[in-house]
Amino acid sequence: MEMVAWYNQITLGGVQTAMAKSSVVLRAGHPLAPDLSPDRSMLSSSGLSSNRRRDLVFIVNPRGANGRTGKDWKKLLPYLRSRLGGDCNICESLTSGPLHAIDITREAIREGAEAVIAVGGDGTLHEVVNGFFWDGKPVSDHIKEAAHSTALGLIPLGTGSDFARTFGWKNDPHEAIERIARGNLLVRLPLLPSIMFELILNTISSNTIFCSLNVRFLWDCFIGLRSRIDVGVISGESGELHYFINVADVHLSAKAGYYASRYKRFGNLCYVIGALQGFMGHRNVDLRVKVNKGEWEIYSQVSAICIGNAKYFGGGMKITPNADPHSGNLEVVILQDFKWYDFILKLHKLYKGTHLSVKNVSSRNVHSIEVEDISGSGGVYVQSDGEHLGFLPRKFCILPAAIEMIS
Ligand SMILES: Nc1ncnc2c1ncn2[C@@H]1O[C@H](COP(=O)(O)OP(=O)(O)OP(=O)(O)O)[C@@H](O)[C@H]1O
Repeated sequence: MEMVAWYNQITLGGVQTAMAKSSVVLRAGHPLAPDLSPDRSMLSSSGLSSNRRRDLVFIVNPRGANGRTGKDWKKLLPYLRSRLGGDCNICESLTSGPLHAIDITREAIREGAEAVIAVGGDGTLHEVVNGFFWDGKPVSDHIKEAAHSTALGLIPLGTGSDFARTFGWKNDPHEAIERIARGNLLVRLPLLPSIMFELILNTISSNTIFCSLNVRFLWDCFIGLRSRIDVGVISGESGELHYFINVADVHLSAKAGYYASRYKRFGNLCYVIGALQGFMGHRNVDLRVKVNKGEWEIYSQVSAICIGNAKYFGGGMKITPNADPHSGNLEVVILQDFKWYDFILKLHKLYKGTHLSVKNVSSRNVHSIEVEDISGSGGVYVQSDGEHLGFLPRKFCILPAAIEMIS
C-alpha cells in the first residue's frame, strides 16, 4: 500500500505572506496499526515551522461523510486562514487512507505543534487520538518544552459526528473555528500583563470599545477554552493497546456498526441499514465480565455492552447517557435478552437516553472492565468509536485526564 502525505503550511499575517507545500511518500506493505507504526519523521521533512508562531495542524479526511468533508474543507480554508492565520501557522494535511491520521498526528506532536485538529467524523478523531500515544505512552515533542502539551481539536464534519454531540456541538465548521480561536488564546497568555495594563488605561480614559474588547479577551483566557479529557484504552490478547475517546461496544451494536460503515454513502441511513444487516443471524450470548479487577460475573443473553467515555453513538443514539469525558470513569450499559422488536419498541428511548429504566438494561460506572465470550467462539464483534476493532476477549480501562482538548 502506498500512502502519500500532503502537508501544507501556510503562514499568514493578515495577508498571505508565504506558502509552502511539500509531499512525503511513505510506502508500507500493509496499513499501520495503532501503536505499531515505526518511528519516522514525516512532518519534519515537510517543515513544521521553527519560528515562534505556533503550528495548528489540521488533519483532514477528504473521504469523510462520503466526500463531503473534502469539499467543505476547501470552502472553509480561506475563512480559517483569515480567522486564525494572524496568530498561528495553519498547517493542513490530507489523509491518504485509513490509519494515516495516526502517523501525521504523532509527527505533529513530536514537532511541537500547538494543536492537532481532526477534520472529519468520529473515525478521523479516533485515529488522531490514537496518534497521541505510542508504545503505551503519550507522545511528546522532541524539544520536551516544559509545560507544553499539544492540544486536540475537532472540526466535526463526518456522517454521525457522535463525539461532538456530548458537548452540544453541531456539524458547523464556523462554530468549530470560533472554538479553536478561543482555545488558542491561551497561547497568548504571556500577553496578559500588557493587556491588563491597557485595560486599566482604557478604563481611566473611558475608552469603552477597547475596554470591552479587553474584557472579552480576559474572559476567553479563563473560561472553559481547554480542558483535560479522559481517554479509554482497549487491550487484546496480543497485548497491543488501542485508544478510544467516544464509545466502545461489543456484540450486536458493534456488528451493526461494522455493516453501517459500508453504507456511509447513504448518510445517517447507514446506521439503519447496518442495524438491519446486523440483526440477520444475530443471537444473544452469555458473557463473562470482570469490573474494576474484581470477581468474574456472568451476564446471560447479552445483546450488547456499550462502554462510554462520552454519550452518543450510531448517529445520535444517547446510549451511555451519564458518561462524561471529564469524570475519570467509563459508563457501561448492558442490554440483555433484547429481541429485534424490543429495539424497535424502545428505539425512541435509546435515542433520548431514557432507556436505563427499561427491563434488562443495566448501567454502572467503572474504571476498568474485562469482557470474555463464554462459548469461546471468537465471533463476538468489538467496535471502538464506530471503527471495527476485532473480536472478544478485550479489556477496557480509563486513562483519566489524558489529553488536553480545545472545548
Ligand atoms: N483518504 C482516505 N480515503 C479513504 N478512507 C479514508 C481516508 N482517510 C481516512 N479514511 C477512513 O475513513 C473512515 C471514515 O472517516 P470519518 O470518520 O472521518 O467519516 P465518517 O465515517 O463519514 O463519519 P462518522 O465516523 O462520524 O460517521 C475512517 O475509518 C478513516 O480511516
